Amino acid sequence: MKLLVTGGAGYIGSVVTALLLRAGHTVTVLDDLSTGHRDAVPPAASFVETDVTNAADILDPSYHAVLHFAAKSLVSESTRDPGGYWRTNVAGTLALLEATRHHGTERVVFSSTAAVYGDPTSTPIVETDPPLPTNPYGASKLSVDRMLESWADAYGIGAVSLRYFNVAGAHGHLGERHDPETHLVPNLLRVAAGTVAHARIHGTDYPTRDGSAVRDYLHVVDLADAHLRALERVTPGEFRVYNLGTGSGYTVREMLDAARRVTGHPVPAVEGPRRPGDPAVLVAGNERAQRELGWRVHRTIDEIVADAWSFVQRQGART
Ligand SMILES: NC(=O)c1ccc[n+]([C@@H]2O[C@H](COP(=O)([O-])OP(=O)(O)OC[C@H]3O[C@@H](n4cnc5c(N)ncnc54)[C@H](O)[C@@H]3O)[C@@H](O)[C@H]2O)c1
Ligand SMILES: O=c1ccn([C@@H]2O[C@H](COP(=O)(O)OP(=O)(O)O[C@H]3O[C@H](CO)[C@@H](O)[C@H](O)[C@H]3O)[C@@H](O)[C@H]2O)c(=O)[nH]1
Repeated sequence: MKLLVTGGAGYIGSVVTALLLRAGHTVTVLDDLSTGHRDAVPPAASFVETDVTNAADILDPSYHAVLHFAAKSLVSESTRDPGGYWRTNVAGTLALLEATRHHGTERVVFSSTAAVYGDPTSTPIVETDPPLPTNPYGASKLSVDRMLESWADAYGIGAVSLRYFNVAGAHGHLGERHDPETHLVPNLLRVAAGTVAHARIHGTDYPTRDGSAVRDYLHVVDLADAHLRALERVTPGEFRVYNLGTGSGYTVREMLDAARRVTGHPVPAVEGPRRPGDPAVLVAGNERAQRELGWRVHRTIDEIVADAWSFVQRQGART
């Protein structure tokens, strides 16, 4: 297929682009490089540096599908400065969808998030649970789900919304390079690499087995595989939602142990207060993705941390 990948210079979009190319697809990456990196775009992909609102200038009727990763995605930033979230995530997606309609692109695969569910009332979270986002980031992503549903109903596009839980790990030289970095796994590995003195545990009084928050960590390559499957599954006129997570949760302290085990470094950590807006437990029910996409999780927590660690070491060797 001929594909447009928005946000393909970012962490997840670059890995998916690499796997799409390997599967024989033709890929154009659209990215404004606001948080992405030009050197993360695989050389076999075409690259256009522009804002997602300019997608109509890039798309043409020869494209079969769009994979839409471009977004702002930090929960705490979204509470402090929501404007950019509504602008990029909602107005940007609206412009993209208008471009797909104009050029007759029939298929869209969208990066959604567990943040649409807010504070879950039961665990694991399934797709039929009510989405009640508690921050502008989650609300903006839920708005896009609603937009896609109406586009499928009224204009006949096929759309799949993939609600990712916590994505981590790396694919060779493609990994997380955010600044600032807020995600747990890369922050733990910065300590192991000696860049930062100690890790921080945000909250030790959650109602969990050791008091720290539980998340469902998914290897970025397992996540990418779901995108290739979604691309095959997406059907014009239909909107489908899938949770993407492993179904197992790990506490922050358990992730610290994994980082120590994998790197052999003591990874000292200090305890601090909860990060505002963080739910206690987010774990995915993934049966729908297994059943309808034939998707399976293959990689363990230690493989996630080991691949992220190899990436950090490669980065260190480059500087
Ligand atoms: N990382 C996670 O754990 C996680 C979890 C749930 C959902 N997501 C979603 O997955 C997607 C990718 O996340 P990521 O972690 O790779 O983030 P990222 O910041 O590494 O990638 C986002 C990419 O989009 C580009 N971009 C941002 N605004 C743009 C705009 N206006 N026009 C064009 N390009 C723009 C950035 O330059 C960047 O390359 C996002 O939609 C995010 O909301 C990520
Ligand atoms: O240095 C750190 C960083 C994080 N945490 C904690 O570790 C957990 C995971 O945090 P982080 O890696 O920042 O991910 P989340 O805040 O859970 O958010 C990610 O996962 C969500 C889905 O679960 C997505 O919606 C978001 O886009 C994505 O950033 C949380 O309990 C944090 O409080 C720490 O204790 N110390």
